[in-house]
Amino acid sequence: MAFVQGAGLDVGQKRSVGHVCQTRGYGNAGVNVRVARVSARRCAVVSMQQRAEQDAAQAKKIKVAVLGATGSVGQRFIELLGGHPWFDVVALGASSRSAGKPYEEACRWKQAVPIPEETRRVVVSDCDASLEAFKDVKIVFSGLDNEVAGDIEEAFAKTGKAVFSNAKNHRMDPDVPILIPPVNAAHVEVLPAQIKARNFNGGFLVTNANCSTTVMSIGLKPIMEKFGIEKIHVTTMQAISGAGYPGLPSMDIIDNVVPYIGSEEEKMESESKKIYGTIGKDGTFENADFVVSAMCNRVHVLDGHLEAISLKLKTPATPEQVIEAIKAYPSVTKQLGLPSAPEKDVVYCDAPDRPQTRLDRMLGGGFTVSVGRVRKCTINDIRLVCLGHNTIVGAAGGSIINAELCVAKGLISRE
Ligand SMILES: NC(=O)C1=CN([C@@H]2O[C@H](COP(=O)(O)OP(=O)(O)OC[C@H]3O[C@@H](n4cnc5c(N)ncnc54)[C@H](OP(=O)(O)O)[C@@H]3O)[C@@H](O)[C@H]2O)C=CC1
Ligand SMILES: N[C@@H](CC(=O)OP(=O)(O)O)C(=O)O
Repeated sequence: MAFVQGAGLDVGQKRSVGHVCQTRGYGNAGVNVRVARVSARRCAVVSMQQRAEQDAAQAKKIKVAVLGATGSVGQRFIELLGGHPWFDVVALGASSRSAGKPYEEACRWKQAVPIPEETRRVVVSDCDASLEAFKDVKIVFSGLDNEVAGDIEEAFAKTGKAVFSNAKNHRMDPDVPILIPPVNAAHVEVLPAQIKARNFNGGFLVTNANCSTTVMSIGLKPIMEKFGIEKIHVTTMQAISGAGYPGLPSMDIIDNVVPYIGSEEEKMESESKKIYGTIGKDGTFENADFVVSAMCNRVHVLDGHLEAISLKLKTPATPEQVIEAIKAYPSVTKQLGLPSAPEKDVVYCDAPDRPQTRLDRMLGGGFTVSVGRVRKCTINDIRLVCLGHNTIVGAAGGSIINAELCVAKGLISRE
């Protein structure tokens, strides 16, 4: 795999290597030449050693593939997996329009950082699980269009791969978790039964939630845990990137708000109950008992879903108690030791006009959900605002954290 300059070194190591490699330019010229030669030899030895160590570290990484790699979510996967400490992207899949081309030619890269060097020239394959390109891969991240995701993801799982999907197709399967580690990390426990029942050669399927549902579920978790929730009224203001690339025509979304996103309201209302549900005696999910009413809107921001929420609690609480519960909530992903974990999974913003989409969506690298404006509600008990990044915590980043959890729990071997 590609040699990445400086990778695997801490700051102190980089400094000492720099020091050894320096040729000194002052004083006696002859001495300087000898010092320079000795330094150059030491420098070469050190860099060979480094290179060997880096190659060994790279070889130990788990080989992964990204399907739908050219799309909005797929590009986020490629960005977030660049330099990942556990995972090495070795294969990419997309439609036949992209297959056969090097990644940099196949995709119209829209991220704010360059394509990771090691991925630029990887040739995109068709999403055919039997292809040689996918042979050594243990983990498959899918950002596939839901028109095709269902069958393709299942075909990859059948060849023994751990598949982490962003599509809606398998979310409501009774033995497939909608996994959000800050909310329901225990739901990985259904996987051994799924592996056995589906006879997938050790492979399995894990899904993400719909992105608006993820933001709401993480944002409300501290409140659900402490007081219980009976009713949720949620109104979303969702980013354009949620509709994929190229998304809505500019003439439809500039200077506009579109009060309709197909099936989004239904997904928020059903998926959240499974996410907060429990695993029953038969190993499948039992829904949580609250009700949700969702109203979903597309607004003209690029990334980030903002949600205005009103809640009826099971145990009455003041706004101050709710704020205290959010602030006290631990960072579950950090406690689990997952490499992509942010400092906090959910934070409370004290400023009266926060969170705001443009200012707060990248908190925790896009993995943190922000909550603010907790106050009394005149109809229910409490109202508040939640914000999260739809293609990071709500999609690609969420899948990567899910895969990290499965590795940490021993469901994917590192050998
Ligand atoms: N955007 C978001 O915020 C979120 C999206 N999701 C879900 O994630 C998935 C991806 O969404 P998004 O990235 O926005 O979508 P895009 O439309 O941007 O990307 C779709 C990807 O699927 C590939 N694809 C399309 N048709 C085929 C085919 N017949 N065979 C193989 N590959 C194909 C495309 O490849 P090619 O370029 O070659 O056409 C592209 O890589 C969807 O299921 C979506 O519902 C979930 C949560 C949030
Ligand atoms: N519908 C979401 C993104 C999405 O694709 O959701 P799902 O994966 O549930 O279809 C949005 O527009 O912001």
